Amino acid sequence: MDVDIGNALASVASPGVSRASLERLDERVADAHERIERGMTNREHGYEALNLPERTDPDEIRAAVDPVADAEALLTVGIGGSSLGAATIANAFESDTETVFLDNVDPAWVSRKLASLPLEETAINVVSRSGTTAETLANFLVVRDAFESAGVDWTERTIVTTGDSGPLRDLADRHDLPSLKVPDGVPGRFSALSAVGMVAAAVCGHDLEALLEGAAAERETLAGSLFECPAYAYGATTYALDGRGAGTNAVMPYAESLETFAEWFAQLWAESLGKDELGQTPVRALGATDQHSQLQLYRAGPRDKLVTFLTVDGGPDRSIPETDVDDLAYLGDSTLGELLAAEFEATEASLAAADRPNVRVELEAVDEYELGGLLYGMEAACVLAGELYRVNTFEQPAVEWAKKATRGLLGGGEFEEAEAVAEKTELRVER
Ligand SMILES: O=P(O)(O)OC[C@H]1O[C@](O)(CO)[C@@H](O)[C@@H]1O
Repeated sequence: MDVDIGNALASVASPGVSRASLERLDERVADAHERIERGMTNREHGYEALNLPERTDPDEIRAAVDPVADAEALLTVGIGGSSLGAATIANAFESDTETVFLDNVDPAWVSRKLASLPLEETAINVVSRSGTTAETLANFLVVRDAFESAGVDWTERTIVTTGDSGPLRDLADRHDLPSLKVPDGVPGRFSALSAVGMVAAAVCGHDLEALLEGAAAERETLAGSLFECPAYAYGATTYALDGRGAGTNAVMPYAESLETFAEWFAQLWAESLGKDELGQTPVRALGATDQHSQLQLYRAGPRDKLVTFLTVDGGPDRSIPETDVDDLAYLGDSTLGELLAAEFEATEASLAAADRPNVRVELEAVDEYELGGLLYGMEAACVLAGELYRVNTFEQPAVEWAKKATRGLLGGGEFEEAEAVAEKTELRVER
């Protein structure tokens, strides 16, 4: 990925960061890079994620999915990093295989999704590092029951991706299911470039080697200066802007195929950096759609946000037919791709004209190589930002309270968190 931070400079944006400030910050980036390199060398928890281009084995993934390689559909049962990476990759590319990501427990939605699938031609990939995540286990039990009710042997169509131990590992062992291991030292939100994120790509026939080659190439750009490394330029700039008031980061890809990437980025950024009352709030946006939804706020609302544009240079195009409607005749001379590109440039310029900070992340195309580089680059940017914030980038203790409360509410044990639920302060206004 290439990054252009020009529209975030203090000379054109408020809040903005001056070139001199970036040069001072670059001294901390150099120290952070040394820490990151050391963490990678020693395969430390979290930093190990940045070794995945060399650690992930595409042949192992393809071997595990071989029994269901001809599936018409793949149902991935997981949540958070155990679903979003795989969904980002699968949703970026066309495939003859239908992919469904069951990452919520909304009963109407789950039932609708299951009813839409040809279960006898559907493979299941149940994914959970811990093997104990309530949503994933509940959905798997529902899916398994649906297969059994349809007379389909789920054990012939299920791949398990999990840790070394836990209920899912036991299930795989008990039924001799093909299984893949969630790599040690890699938090879920950093696992897209491992078996966690690549089973769906393998079943869909996407180029796993190209994903990893793009990631490996991005790995080679990591350097001791933000002015030499796109990932660090992005991580340092977002950190500096947050410190100057841009507490929100709206990620706005100008490509429908990267809409899920914005969801993946949201977990990566929020769960890694949202600690010790620090962190920047990610907002999912989409170009050109959100020009007609959120742009008003970005351009004329509080000076509390950065917009991260993602642009794609190449790709298929489609002509806009001629029209005799005078006001629209200009459209008939162009293509949808030209319109999308013009809308991006116009929106980027409209924010700059209102001195609102924005950054451009550029991809040459939406292909496996470029997406691998983007995923790796944003992971590295996040790790750098975590070093600059001085937070524990790779843990997420704040999510445990609600898990305990949920378990207590369902009779899964005695948890004081569940008791707190009953103590809610109410001020009801009823229809
Ligand atoms: O892979 P698991 O253990 O099911 O966890 C799923 C997700 O839940 C979290 O642990 C947060 O609860 C995320 O960090 C993770 O990606």
